[in-house]
Amino acid sequence: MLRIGRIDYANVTPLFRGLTTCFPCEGYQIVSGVPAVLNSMLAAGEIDVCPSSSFAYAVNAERYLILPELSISSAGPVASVLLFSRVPLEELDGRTVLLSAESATSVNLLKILMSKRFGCRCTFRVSDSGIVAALEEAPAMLLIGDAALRSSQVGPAPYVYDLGSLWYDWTGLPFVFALWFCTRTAAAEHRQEMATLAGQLLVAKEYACRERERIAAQAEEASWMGRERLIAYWRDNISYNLGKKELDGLRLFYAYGAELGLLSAEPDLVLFS
Ligand SMILES: C=C(O[C@@H]1C=C(C(=O)O)C=C[C@H]1O)C(=O)O
Repeated sequence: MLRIGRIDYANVTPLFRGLTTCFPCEGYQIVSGVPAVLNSMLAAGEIDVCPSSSFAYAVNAERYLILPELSISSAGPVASVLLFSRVPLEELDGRTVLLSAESATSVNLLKILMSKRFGCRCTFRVSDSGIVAALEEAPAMLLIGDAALRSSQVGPAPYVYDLGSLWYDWTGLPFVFALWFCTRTAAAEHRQEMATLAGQLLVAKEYACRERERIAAQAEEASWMGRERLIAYWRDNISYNLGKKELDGLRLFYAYGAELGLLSAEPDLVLFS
């Protein structure tokens, strides 16, 4: 049985709805968690495959394979990776910025942007605080996923920066927040099942784009986000594609990560096939 991680956020809901609607999934064990937890479970071999932090792929690339044509990315605003700040971004130089404990990619994207794009030297600290308490402790905090979506509805800070937009405006490239990747061990032991899943996910991706309204009508997230806003988020912000431009953006992220010493080296992008 394949053990599949599922990010606990609205960003993957259409894809998983596509998977479970289009295919019998009794042969799959689906385990939910935030990206940081899924990253650790995959590294420990406790799950076989999941959509998770593109940064986590790079840290242990020799142990993983990327499922083709899949990602969680954005070409412009992503809406769910947000820096909430009490002051304009340029004024964060020399200050402390709090970081979501759920992320691996976005925290490193923020470090790259602050250093290379804005020339700000910040102290970064991971925090579990809610956004209101966090902004009493520090001038800014990065949130991802549903916490970012929910906080943006409350409007806790005068300045809100979308990291997908900051990256796109700077580089002209999409940003790949998450990849689907599996352990090489699972790919070897369950080759046929993994190939079947990889194919099913491409069908699920088509379904996810075609049936957004139907999926939103049944989605729990509509209760707090509103159905129209949820549909707009899936349509206008989140992309599941991994084409040439996304791969160029991913390679550039890894190059900056290596340059700043956030990664020991730029990883090879090795696909499951
Ligand atoms: C677009 C998003 O990308 C996410 C960001 C991740 C990270 O920062 O490590 C990991 C998975 C994605 O869920 C989001 O959280 O909404």
